Amino acid sequence: MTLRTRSRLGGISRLLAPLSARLRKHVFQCRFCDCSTTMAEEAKKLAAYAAVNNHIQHNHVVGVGSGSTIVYAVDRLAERVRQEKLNIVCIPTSFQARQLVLQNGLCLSDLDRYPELDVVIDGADEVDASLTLIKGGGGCLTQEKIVAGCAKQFIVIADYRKDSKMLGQQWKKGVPVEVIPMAHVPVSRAIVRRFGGEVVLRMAVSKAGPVVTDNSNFILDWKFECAQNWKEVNTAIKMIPGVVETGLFVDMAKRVYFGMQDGSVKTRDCPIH
Ligand SMILES: O=C(CO)[C@H](O)[C@H](O)COP(=O)(O)O
Repeated sequence: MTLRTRSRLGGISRLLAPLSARLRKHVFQCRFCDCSTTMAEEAKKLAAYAAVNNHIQHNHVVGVGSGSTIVYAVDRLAERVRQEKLNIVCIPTSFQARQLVLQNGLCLSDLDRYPELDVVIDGADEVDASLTLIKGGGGCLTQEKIVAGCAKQFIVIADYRKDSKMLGQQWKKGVPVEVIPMAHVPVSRAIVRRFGGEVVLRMAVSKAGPVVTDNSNFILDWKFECAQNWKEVNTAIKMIPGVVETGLFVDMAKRVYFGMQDGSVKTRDCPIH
């Protein structure tokens, strides 16, 4: 770092001194380094902590979602269980969630023993104005939807980048659709014929060939062209032979917590729950 840069940084640090530590960290990092990741991580944590603080109680059966945001929720859940001696049973939505529950020393169970959950907390790839979600960026949509469907309350946690008026504004990778492997070509063709857009088979990153889900299926990503009636689209895609589940979660979420860039948490409630 040159002397000139050092003195510029010093001047800016003094200017930022009255700001809160968190905001100062953001502004500082935003200006001088690739901090968007740090901000998003902080936002995920804010949303996750708020949801666990507000929705988890003693004796709850809790569904544990999948993805990177849920990691913060499980951290906070484990902390509360230790500090408040809460009796909590966790139902995972994926292999990853199962590992998280075990690694954090939480009580692991399943839908056979607990088919009715008090609350499910999970992330999302995009949330629109009426709390319709796109999920499945991590490929866990089927178990996530099953577990969410068994819950009295389905609570979503996300950072500010997932907040959208209409699906497709923020999330550009399309709607994930889990399919039986032998059906991936006919299902892709049927979706494009009926709804337009483009369907791609999701490929693995450090393995040759496609992503294989926890249920041994494939994932299609449907890049849709325009806004749709998502309830109808979800039902229609589910009716195509070979489709296991879609990543459209319609009328399921009760509340979403968005961690925001300024360190606040914004909530949005579903009008019908
Ligand atoms: O649906 C999911 C996995 O299938 C995740 O909940 C969703 O992709 C959000 O993930 P992240 O918290 O990493 O942004």
